[in-house]
Amino acid sequence: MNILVMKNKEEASKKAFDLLLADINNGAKVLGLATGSSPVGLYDQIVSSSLDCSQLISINLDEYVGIKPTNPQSYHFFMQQHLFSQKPFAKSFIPDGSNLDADYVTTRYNQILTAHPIDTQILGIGNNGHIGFNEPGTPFDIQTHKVRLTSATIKANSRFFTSSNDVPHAAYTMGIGSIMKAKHIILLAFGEQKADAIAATVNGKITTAVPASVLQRHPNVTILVDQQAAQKL
Ligand SMILES: N[C@@H]1[C@@H](O)[C@H](O)[C@@H](COP(=O)(O)O)O[C@@H]1O
Repeated sequence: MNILVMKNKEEASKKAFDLLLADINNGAKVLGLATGSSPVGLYDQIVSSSLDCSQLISINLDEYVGIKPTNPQSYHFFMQQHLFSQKPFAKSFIPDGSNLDADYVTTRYNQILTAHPIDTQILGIGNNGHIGFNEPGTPFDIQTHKVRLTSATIKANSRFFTSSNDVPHAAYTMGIGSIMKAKHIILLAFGEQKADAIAATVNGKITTAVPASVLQRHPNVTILVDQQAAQKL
């Protein structure tokens, strides 16, 4: 694991952009993308750059179940707003949260991942160490699946909704096994509320209780944190 403690979120986002650009210049074509507040600075960097995304493919980590792509809280809407409306990709995949047929959605997404192996995966991390929506206890080898969100995650994500009652209770997510297949993983974490999860990810034992700890087994991971998220390292 390559841990880079940056001065602040902006510096970390610039560094993430440089690393991503280096991967693209080295032939990366398929980007695994994340939602949440952590990658927003990176998407801003992409939008304000001259990078042409029209030959790239993007595959998002996850989506809430039971909300339409037009819902402003959906990850479809988020990606459109922060990146795709300004930098269209050749193809962009996000799990179809409006389809309640979990077998169909997850099987289809696994086929997409097999057809387009991810070169560089962008990740955030939940306060409880989740990656994508792989909550504590999720087996490390799982592929795309439907999850029930923990009350901690519903509470954490309620900041994007009018109230926690509006947060969906389930999501489709790429599995930990799918994430681990990416050639390079760039994880972004900012703020002191991420300090415990980052310490457990980097220095803790590898355990399903902290899903991100599995990244210790990956040969090419870059973790970009600000001083606050790094304070327990
Ligand atoms: N499914 C997403 C994760 O992919 C993300 O990493 C996490 C952290 O979000 P934030 O970056 O806003 O702290 O939130 C959600 O649960």
